[in-house]
Amino acid sequence: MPKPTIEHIGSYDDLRELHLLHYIYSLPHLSSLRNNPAAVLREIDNFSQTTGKHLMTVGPKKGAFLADIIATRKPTTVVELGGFVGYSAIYLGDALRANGGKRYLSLELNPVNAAVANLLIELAGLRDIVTIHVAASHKTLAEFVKDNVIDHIEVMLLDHWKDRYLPDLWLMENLGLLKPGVTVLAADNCLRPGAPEYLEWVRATSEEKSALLKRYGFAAGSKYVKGEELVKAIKEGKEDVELENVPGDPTWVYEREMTEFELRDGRHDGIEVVKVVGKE
Ligand SMILES: C[S@@+](CC[C@H](N)C(=O)[O-])C[C@H]1O[C@@H](n2cnc3c(N)ncnc32)[C@H](O)[C@@H]1O
Repeated sequence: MPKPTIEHIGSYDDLRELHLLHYIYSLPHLSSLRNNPAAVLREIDNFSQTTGKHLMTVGPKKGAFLADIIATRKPTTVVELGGFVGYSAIYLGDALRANGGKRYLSLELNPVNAAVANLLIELAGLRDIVTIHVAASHKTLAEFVKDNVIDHIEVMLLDHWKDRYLPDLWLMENLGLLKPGVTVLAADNCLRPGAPEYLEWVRATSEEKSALLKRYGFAAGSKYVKGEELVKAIKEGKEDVELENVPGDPTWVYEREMTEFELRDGRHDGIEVVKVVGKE
C-alpha cells in the first residue's frame, strides 16, 4: 500500500520537533521538569546543543528581553503570533504569571507544532495560563474579535512567518485592537531573516504610508471592507470578508526602537518594539 503523503508535518523536514519530544520524555530526570518552566526551557536548549539541530525559538537572551517587557507593562493578556514548540509561550507565560497576568494566547498555524507545544506547556505546569489556537493568525485574530476574547492588544509577540507581520498589523489596525498608550508589539527576527516591509511601515510617516499603500496596489477608495465596517461584518459572522490582505490605516502613530542581539554565528538579529502612540 502506498504511504499516505502528509505535505507538512513539522516546520523542519527532518521532523526535529518530534525528536525534541522523544528527547525530553526520555530524560532520566524527567520528573524534575514537571511544573518547572526554567528546567523545560533548559532542556529545549540542550536538545539543540546535544543534537546540533537548531530550533527557531526566541532562545534565552531574547526570552529575557521579552520577559522584561512583561515585567514592566504587567499585562493581563499576552498574544503571540507563531507558537512553534512552545518555547516563547513557556518563557513568557511564566513571566506573565509571575507578574499577575492571566492569559497567554499562542497562535500557531501548524497542528503538529501545536501538539508538541501543548505537551511541553503541560509539562512546565503552565496549562492554566497558556492556550494554543491552531489556525492562521489572521483567522484567529478575527475570531477573537467575533467572540470578544480580546478587545485590544496589551503586549504581543510577532514571531510567525515574516511576510505575515505587516498584513497582520494592518488587520489589527482595522479591527480596533491597538490601544494608544497601552499596546506594545515586539517583532522578532526583524534583521535576520528580516521583516523589511513591516519595519518600513512602522517607521513611516502617515504620508509615506499612504504612498506605500498605493505601491502595494491598494487604490484610494478601493472596495475593501475596513475599520468599523470590518468589525461589524466579523461580528455578524460574514465568512466571505477579506482578512488576509486588508489595507492598513496610515493614521496610526507609532514609537519604535530596535534592540540587537548577537547570534551564535556572530551575526546580529533584532527585536523591533513598537509602542502605539495614537492616531493623527
Ligand atoms: C519562529 S517560529 C516561532 C517560535 C516561537 N515563538 C518560540 O520562540 O518558540 C514560527 C512559527 O510560526 C508559525 N506560523 C507561521 N505562519 C503563521 C501564521 N500565519 N499563523 C500562525 N502561526 C504561523 C510556524 O508554523 C512556526 O511554528
